[in-house]
Amino acid sequence: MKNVVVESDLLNNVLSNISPLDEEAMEQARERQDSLTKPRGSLGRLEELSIQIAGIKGGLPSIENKAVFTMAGDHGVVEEGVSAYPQEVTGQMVMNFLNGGAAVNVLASEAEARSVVVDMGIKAEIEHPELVDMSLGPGTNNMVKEPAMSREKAVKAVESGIKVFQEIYNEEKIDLVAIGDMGIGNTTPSSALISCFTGTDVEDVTDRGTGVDDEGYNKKIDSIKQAIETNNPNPEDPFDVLSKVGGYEIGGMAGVALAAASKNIPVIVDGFISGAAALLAYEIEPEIKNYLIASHDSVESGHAATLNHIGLTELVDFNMRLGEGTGAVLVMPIIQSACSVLTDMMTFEEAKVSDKD
Ligand SMILES: O=C(O)c1ccc[n+]([C@@H]2O[C@H](COP(=O)([O-])O)[C@@H](O)[C@H]2O)c1
Ligand SMILES: Cc1cc2nc[nH]c2cc1C
Repeated sequence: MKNVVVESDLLNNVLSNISPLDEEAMEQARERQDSLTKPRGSLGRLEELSIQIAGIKGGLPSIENKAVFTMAGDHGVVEEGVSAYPQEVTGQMVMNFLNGGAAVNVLASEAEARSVVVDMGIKAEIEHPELVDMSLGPGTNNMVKEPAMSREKAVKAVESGIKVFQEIYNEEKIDLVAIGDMGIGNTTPSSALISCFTGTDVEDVTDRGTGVDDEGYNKKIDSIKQAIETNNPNPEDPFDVLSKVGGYEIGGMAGVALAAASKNIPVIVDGFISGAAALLAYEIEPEIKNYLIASHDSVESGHAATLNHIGLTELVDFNMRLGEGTGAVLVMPIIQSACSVLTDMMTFEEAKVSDKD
């Protein structure tokens, strides 16, 4: 762990349970892959994934229950004109998730994954029996003028993600987790976080989000630079960065990821915003890297800085930039296939196929 002072027993307990991968299980999986009826290495990334997941789970992996956690929050910085869409879309899309009408619902249904929708701090008040209410307030503060949230709330955001995960996990064991986001304006704090943690110039990690025009794009760059200058986040202190230039749903997703890793569950990262959350989790506890699977290469150009910094390579590049967890649930069947190949294929000996000398 880095030199992070964490003011939370819940979080410290989770962090202490994120262990290195099981090397013996990985070696067994590697040996088994090499004994299966195919030229060695011919299933490429599928083989690597199966070995990683064997290491996470400590044995031959089987994946049955899957869940996508879509964490939503609003952002004070939208008043600077940094998004192409109005703020009320956050709450409206959350209702859409709850009513089953959004892209993430359709893709989660294809993947047979449970969809968990969490209010981490939406501006609108939403009532729905399926909505998990972890609201930390009606959106963050405008980070251009003041810290996005207090340090206390930053810790609470991550704790809330942990609590949501643990509650769902206690209801029904989960084998594979995806993190996704919803929040108009949230590419702005994501770029700020990524710039701080990776040391990359703001321009190089800032793109068009939902599709801002040139004027909005320039405002976005200025706002991020100003927010970093005004608040002076300390990159060595992940909670300082989250509190000054982050978002509630970003902290929440980091909490889900850390809690899942502590239960030996692989975590699929979606796009740019969930990437920023994965980066935050990595800054809190670098060991989480081995539990992460990058689903796709978001169109948002700064995503590459996140993946490079953590050391992840995406599985697919589908020109997507939606969020919600869509890219992550899309690759669930690929991950499941990787595990099935390892467990269900026959060996050369069993199938009576001649191996090379
Ligand atoms: O996941 C991505 O790569 C991604 C890239 C661009 C935009 N989004 C989604 O669009 C919203 C944020 O965009 P913006 O322009 O309002 O900052 C938010 O709801 C995200 O889920 C998502
Ligand atoms: C309609 C819409 C749906 C979204 N899903 C995730 N971010 C989004 C942003 C908008 C604008």
